[in-house]
Amino acid sequence: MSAPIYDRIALIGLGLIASSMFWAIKRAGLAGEVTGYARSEETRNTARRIGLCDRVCDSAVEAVEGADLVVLAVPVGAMGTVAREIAKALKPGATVTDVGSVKKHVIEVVGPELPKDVHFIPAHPLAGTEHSGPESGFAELFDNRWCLLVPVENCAPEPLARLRTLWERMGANVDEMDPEHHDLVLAVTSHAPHLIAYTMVGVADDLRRVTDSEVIKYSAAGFRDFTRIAASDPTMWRDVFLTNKEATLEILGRFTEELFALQRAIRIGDGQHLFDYFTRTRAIRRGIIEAGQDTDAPDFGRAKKAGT
Ligand SMILES: NC(=O)C1=CN([C@@H]2O[C@H](COP(=O)(O)OP(=O)(O)OC[C@H]3O[C@@H](n4cnc5c(N)ncnc54)[C@H](O)[C@@H]3O)[C@@H](O)[C@H]2O)C=CC1
Ligand SMILES: O=C(O)C(=O)Cc1ccc(O)cc1
Repeated sequence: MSAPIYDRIALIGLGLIASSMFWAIKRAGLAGEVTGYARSEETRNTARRIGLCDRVCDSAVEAVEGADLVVLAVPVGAMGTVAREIAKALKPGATVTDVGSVKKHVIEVVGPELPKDVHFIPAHPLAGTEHSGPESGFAELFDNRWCLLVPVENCAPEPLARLRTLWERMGANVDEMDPEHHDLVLAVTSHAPHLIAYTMVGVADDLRRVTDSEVIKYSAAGFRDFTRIAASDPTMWRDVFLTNKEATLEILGRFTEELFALQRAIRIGDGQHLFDYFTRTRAIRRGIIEAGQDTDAPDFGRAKKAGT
């Protein structure tokens, strides 16, 4: 147990990320009290039943009153509305952060809603699962994962350092990034891959009507990974694509060009093109493992111990 970092933390939206934050905060004793609010009464009742939050409130305003840190953990498309709802109840000097998967849009819609005497520090934990809701969280979600802090202009150093410490004590490695770069990097590493998985599973579903249950029965590992990703929350991902439009379209444009080139190589029998392409991509995977960046890989421990 370490000393609390904030006296009171308010979690707005009680889904996968907020519930994981709550359990991680409790694991390390990082707050005096954690209050919580979710829009749906059913979610609030579930939270009360499972002991998620020290106090579950029936309004966002009640949850944020007296809070030193307010975490917006709702779908990206709801961030602006929630910020407007809580703005007048925020304690002067409090920090407001979010965990949204897109940063430029959140900064544009949340920033203007907040009073000048609170510190707004956007953040994004690069950790999640395909599950959602108050019962899906667990304390270890952020262990050894990255959390990106995206400080806005003139961000005060003390609140920034305090938020960094919170994420570190919840188990994450912390880095800072500017919003534009964040949205492009995430379009490559997360948003476009999710769209591709959604598409692939959709294609297989169309095919299933022809081949009956063979697609499910003979699913190999690659396709199973796609189905896991494509089971992610529809509201959350709809909002990600609508709010990170520019970067996602840029990456999908490049993806389509490369896909066409590979399609052509297959049609004309250009094995060299395919072989060279797959050799290049294999090297990228090996680079990730050697850098000790893939905590899920079976050889992750080995790569870390070797200090590579
Ligand atoms: N699921 C994931 O793997 C990751 C999600 N994120 C981001 O974290 C945020 C939360 O995502 P999850 O926890 O996965 O979502 P979730 O779907 O598990 O939970 C969202 C919660 O927000 C509540 N909510 C929705 N609209 C609301 C409103 N207007 N006012 C109050 N509460 C409202 C819902 O009732 C629900 O309790 C999103 O912005 C998402 O982009 C970030 C990293 C990973
Ligand atoms: O479950 C997965 O594979 C993920 O990619 C989790 C994830 C989803 C959204 C984010 O903004 C960050 C991480």
